[in-house]
Amino acid sequence: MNALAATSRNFKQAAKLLGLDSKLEKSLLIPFREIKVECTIPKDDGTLASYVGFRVQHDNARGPMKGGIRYHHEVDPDEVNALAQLMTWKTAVANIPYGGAKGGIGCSPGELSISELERLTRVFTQKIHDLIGIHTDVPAPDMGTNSQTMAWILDEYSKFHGYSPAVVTGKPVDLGGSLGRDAATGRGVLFATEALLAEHGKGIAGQRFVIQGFGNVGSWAAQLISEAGGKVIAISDVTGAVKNSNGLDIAKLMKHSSENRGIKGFNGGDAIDPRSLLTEECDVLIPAALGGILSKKGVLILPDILANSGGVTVSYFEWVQGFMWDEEKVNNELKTYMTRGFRDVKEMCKSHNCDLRMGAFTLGVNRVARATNGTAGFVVICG
Ligand SMILES: NC(=O)C1=CN([C@@H]2O[C@H](COP(=O)(O)OP(=O)(O)OC[C@H]3O[C@@H](n4cnc5c(N)ncnc54)[C@H](O)[C@@H]3O)[C@@H](O)[C@H]2O)C=CC1
Ligand SMILES: O=C(O)CCC(=O)C(=O)O
Repeated sequence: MNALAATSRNFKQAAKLLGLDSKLEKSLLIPFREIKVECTIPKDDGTLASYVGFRVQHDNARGPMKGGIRYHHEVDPDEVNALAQLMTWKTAVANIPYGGAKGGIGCSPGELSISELERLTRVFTQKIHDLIGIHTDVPAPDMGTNSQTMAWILDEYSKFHGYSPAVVTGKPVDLGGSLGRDAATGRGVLFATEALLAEHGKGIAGQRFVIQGFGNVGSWAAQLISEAGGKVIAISDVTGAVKNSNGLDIAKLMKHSSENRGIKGFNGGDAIDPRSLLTEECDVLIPAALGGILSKKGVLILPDILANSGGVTVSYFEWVQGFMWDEEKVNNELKTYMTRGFRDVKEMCKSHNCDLRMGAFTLGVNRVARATNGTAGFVVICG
């Protein structure tokens, strides 16, 4: 089942549990706007290269649409649609006043130079600048993009609309970004996992973790989990996978990975087949690369729209902090939001007699449905 079909199936199941009116259900499923643009840039060698960029704006009943921009060779309209819809439920689960959107460009960022990436990002921004904005749609980093990408979008957007730092989040701190945003998704994963383990009378310390992906989310999660006493026994990235049953030295692995553009060749453990990573015996498996891999029965799943909501939550803090919060305040507030999100999901599980994934979907869908009912007929929110 592709990502959009799987996401829509979860939505429909939640709508059924909530007893949503069928017309409302239909309107919540259909995206607000789908954008597809052609982006042609000169490569460094003077030849032209064309890429396809997408932005799907799913829903704005609870606030401006919000979500990352992904650079990956597998980006396609169905995937971006699914991810945009998930952002709508995710911001509602986190209870921050945003809707949902997602964007992406089908490209291999590792094969482009910095100046090619800059040109591609600027052309993409030129194509979508009149459809995003502080009150409509606020992009952020996702897989294959980072704070530098956001700085280019901000700069390009500002040429058309005047200086607009709030048009993106996940910016460099020097340009008004928030302390702690880089680590926020990984830190949110830690807080959500702590909340789940506490339900079972356990803590992070002593648990065995396996992590797929060692980029922004995976590397921060690994670092924070190992600081909290967890044992990270295996990690993979696009270059390979490594295992050490006594626990990997994450600081050394990070140094190796940044010097070698990947974890391949790390000598602090045994190289294993990346395909076997997902079946390594462990207490907690954290998929921090691509989506759509977990459906096995009998495994307790902390749903992504809760577990990885730390990034967008700190994006919201970035957006609203009038003067810069110190990192401790950011992290403390994040813990409050993540713990509250977990508690709210558990309440939905109890009242609807469902698992955590459906608890998160019913929570998110219910909040968006209430906001939609509250505005329908009175206010038209334009994008
Ligand atoms: N960055 C953020 O704030 C947020 C990210 N996410 C999600 O978390 C996931 C990871 O995002 P980032 O860490 O930001 O991306 P990233 O681009 O920083 O890192 C991605 C990592 O995944 C690895 N990878 C790619 N394909 C792989 C494969 N087939 N097998 C194993 N590893 C593979 C890459 O080598 C890299 O280590 C994505 O699904 C993203 O949508 C979700 C919420 C927020
Ligand atoms: O920080 C944000 O606005 C969104 C991050 C994102 O794309 C996500 O949570 O999946």
